[in-house]
Amino acid sequence: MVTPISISLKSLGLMAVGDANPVLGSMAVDSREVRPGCLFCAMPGSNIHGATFVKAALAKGAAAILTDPEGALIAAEALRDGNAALVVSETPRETMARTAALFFGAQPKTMIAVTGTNGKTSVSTFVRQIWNELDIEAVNLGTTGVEGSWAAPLNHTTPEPITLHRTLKQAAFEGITHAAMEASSHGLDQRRLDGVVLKAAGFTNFTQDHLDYHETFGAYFDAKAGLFARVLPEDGTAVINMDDAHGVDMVAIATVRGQGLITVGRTSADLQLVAQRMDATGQDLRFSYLGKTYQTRLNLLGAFQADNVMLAAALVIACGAKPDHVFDTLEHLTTVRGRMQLAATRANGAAVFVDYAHTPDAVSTALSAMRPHVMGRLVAIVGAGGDRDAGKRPLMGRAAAENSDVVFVTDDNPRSEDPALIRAAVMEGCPEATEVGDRAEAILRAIDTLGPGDALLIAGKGHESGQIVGDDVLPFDDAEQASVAVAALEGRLA
Ligand SMILES: CC(=O)N[C@H]1[C@@H](OP(=O)(O)OP(=O)(O)OC[C@H]2O[C@@H](n3ccc(=O)[nH]c3=O)[C@H](O)[C@@H]2O)O[C@H](CO)[C@@H](O)[C@@H]1O[C@H](C)C(=O)N[C@@H](C)C(=O)N[C@H](CCC(=O)O)C(=O)O
Ligand SMILES: Nc1ncnc2c1ncn2[C@@H]1O[C@H](COP(=O)(O)OP(=O)(O)OP(=O)(O)O)[C@@H](O)[C@H]1O
Ligand SMILES: N[C@H](CCC[C@H](N)C(=O)O)C(=O)O
Repeated sequence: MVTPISISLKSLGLMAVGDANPVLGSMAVDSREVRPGCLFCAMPGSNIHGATFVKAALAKGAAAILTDPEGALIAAEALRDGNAALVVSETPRETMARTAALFFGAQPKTMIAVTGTNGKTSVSTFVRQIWNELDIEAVNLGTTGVEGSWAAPLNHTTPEPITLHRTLKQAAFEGITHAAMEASSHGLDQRRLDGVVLKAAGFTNFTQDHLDYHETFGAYFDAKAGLFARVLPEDGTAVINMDDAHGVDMVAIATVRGQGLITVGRTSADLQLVAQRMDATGQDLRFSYLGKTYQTRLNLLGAFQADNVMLAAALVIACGAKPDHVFDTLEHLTTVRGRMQLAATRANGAAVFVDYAHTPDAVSTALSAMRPHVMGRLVAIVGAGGDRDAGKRPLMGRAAAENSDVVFVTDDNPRSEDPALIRAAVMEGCPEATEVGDRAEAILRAIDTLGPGDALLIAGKGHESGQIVGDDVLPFDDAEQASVAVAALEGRLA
């Protein structure tokens, strides 16, 4: 077991009002998790200020409060009555992140992070798989939890700093020397990564998502750019996909910061994908690295996965591995759970794929990756999440209509919203689609339409194991539902 922590406020570089210096044994950003001797981080929130909960935190034995000037005012009365230390920071989330890094005090010694609208999970998983192939104890951390040489669940793509550094410390304790993490735009905006020490950082692409949170494309881009502008140190290496129009902007930031740089892309890049030949079970690639040409076979479906693999290979090289050794591992990479995953096949040969496409660009990318392999009709199931960027809904419907022959619109995590209204917004982009609210029924009906040579893409939920309706998470797994539907239709179920 990791040894319990006991550290004074001043040893963490924090100065309290009145010079108090309590000894701390834990940190929490949620008052409900406070224990005696805890540093409660009372952060400004999108719904309410965390300082509202200082009284509750003190009742549970918080020894110190970290907040911003507004929080100090909100908590003034509660603090007057207690004897906890108060630390006030103008940049409370950054201070919390740096404090969490010092408090937990250990991370795998080699770490990379990946940002971009689509491909973060895929790239970080491939980085981890390459490291594992090189006999390195490694994990990837993100939307699918902690995976690899050690496993643990996570609730966020980029966890808040206390959970993040507790996890990194535990990983280091488990003997993990290398970690590849996802840097979500929320995570970057909320400074969740600010205490992490990175050797390299990667950029995949930039398209529409999360405008509910960031409001403008400019703010969304600035959040992502923060990985290079702020988190990656000067002696780190930026690994940039130049096929995306925003690649040049990331290169400009890396250049100003004096970071190392590896460019990746299909035209004129350090690591360049020169040729790609797809078939039913994978793809053959020819690529060059600094003038030398290589060839490999990927047992992965989806043309876009080659771009993700190139970025992953460059990230591993940026961390010091020999390029030839890295390229030798690529033929062993395996499908990332829920990303272009073959979930079921009908007796007539029609294939059913599950994919985590939940942005307009990802829906187009995933469907167009399938198109060359489909002799018959390409069928798509699409839906959009509730409490998420409403502007992307009709665009996702349109992307499905433009890149497939038949579209079913269904529910995907309605959360607090009315599912019928979400479906109506998606239908605006694909008015010819068939609307089936119940996702299991949509899957069954779509699979029922598949003839020989047809294929179905079930987009949106990928690896997810639940459908979020209101505050409930109902068990739901697209791949499992696809198998059940095929079995039912083929008469294999009673
Ligand atoms: C929109 C968003 O990112 N919100 C995050 C933010 O919470 P918030 O500002 O909304 O919090 P709030 O509800 O206003 O409460 C204010 C503060 O009071 C605290 N509190 C609240 C209640 C209580 O009883 N006691 C208490 O102390 C809360 O912990 C919070 O710190 O700060 C919290 C603590 O750090 C996060 O848990 C929370 O993530 C929420 C749960 C969330 O769903 N975030 C999603 C959108 C997210 O981050 N997604 C990205 C992935 C995106 C992608 O690429 O697809 C991710 O990295 O996972
Ligand atoms: N390089 C890429 N370019 C375009 N689309 C991609 C790319 N890589 C993956 N996608 C699409 O995006 C979907 C999600 O992929 P992945 O989970 O790797 O991205 P992500 O950025 O981690 O997403 P999130 O953080 O929201 O979980 C895939 O299922 C696929 O449809
Ligand atoms: N990390 C993404 C995942 C979305 C997946 C999709 N199934 C949805 O619920 O919209 C988000 O929270 O926006």
